[in-house]
Amino acid sequence: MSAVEVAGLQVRAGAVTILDGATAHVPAGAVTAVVGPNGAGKSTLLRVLVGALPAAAGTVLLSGRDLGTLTRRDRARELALVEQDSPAEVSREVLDVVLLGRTPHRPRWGADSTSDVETAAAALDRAGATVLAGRDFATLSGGERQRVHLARALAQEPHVLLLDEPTNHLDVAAQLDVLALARTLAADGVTVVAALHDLNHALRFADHVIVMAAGRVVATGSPLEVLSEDLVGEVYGVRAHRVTAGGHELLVLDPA
Ligand SMILES: Nc1ncnc2c1ncn2[C@@H]1O[C@H](COP(=O)(O)OP(=O)(O)OP(=O)(O)O)[C@@H](O)[C@H]1O
Repeated sequence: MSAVEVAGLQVRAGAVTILDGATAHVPAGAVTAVVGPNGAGKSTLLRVLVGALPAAAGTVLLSGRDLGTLTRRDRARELALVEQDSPAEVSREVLDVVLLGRTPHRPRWGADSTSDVETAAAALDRAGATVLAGRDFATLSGGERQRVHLARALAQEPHVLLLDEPTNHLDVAAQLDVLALARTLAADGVTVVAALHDLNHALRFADHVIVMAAGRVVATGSPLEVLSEDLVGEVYGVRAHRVTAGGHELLVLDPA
């Protein structure tokens, strides 16, 4: 199981500071929710973790190893990212899109093995997308694409799975499926990190929460402790009320 330690991450784009010394602990084999207002730096943090974006300063340790010292291929065996609104592949069969997840595991110029195809099929099954296997990816709906991208990341068999708004485009039942899958993966030892806008999803499905605002981590801890009325009110500029319904602690929000 792989814990992630993020220390002092700085990301800049020209004169703009996007991450301003973000520091956080991500526990191994658990679901961590990254929450915070639009523009807080959630996606940027996930993109730095996966190596898609360079940091100007700071370190990311994966089970004590500096991620910056890993090759791209080794990093891809460790971490997979499902981006929000990933670009649509040009006309390509869904199974082939999922098989792209096997790239870091096969010889550089090798063809897909039977075991790669089996792993991809199992990933499609876990993502609830088996019926899409033979479809042209370009013809899928937003929610269907989201599931296929999740399947591709699962086929990568990462130790750390990063999900940027994984419930985006999904209907309410499909949202619960994906969040339940995150919990199952964590129970299997995968370290799951999900940027979430729905604080009630974070309350219900996360073991750990990282709250970001203006490029910094402003609070971390268990969802019930961290997502207090005061903190949510302050960070989002809303009036927050914690209530219990259906056996769950929930947040009801009003404009400030
Ligand atoms: N290349 C860039 N140039 C300038 N600003 C950028 C660049 N890339 C990102 N930003 C800014 O950095 C901030 C953080 O962006 P990021 O996408 O990480 O936020 P987020 O918390 O994921 O937001 P959202 O909830 O809206 O998805 C935003 O204000 C964004 O406009």
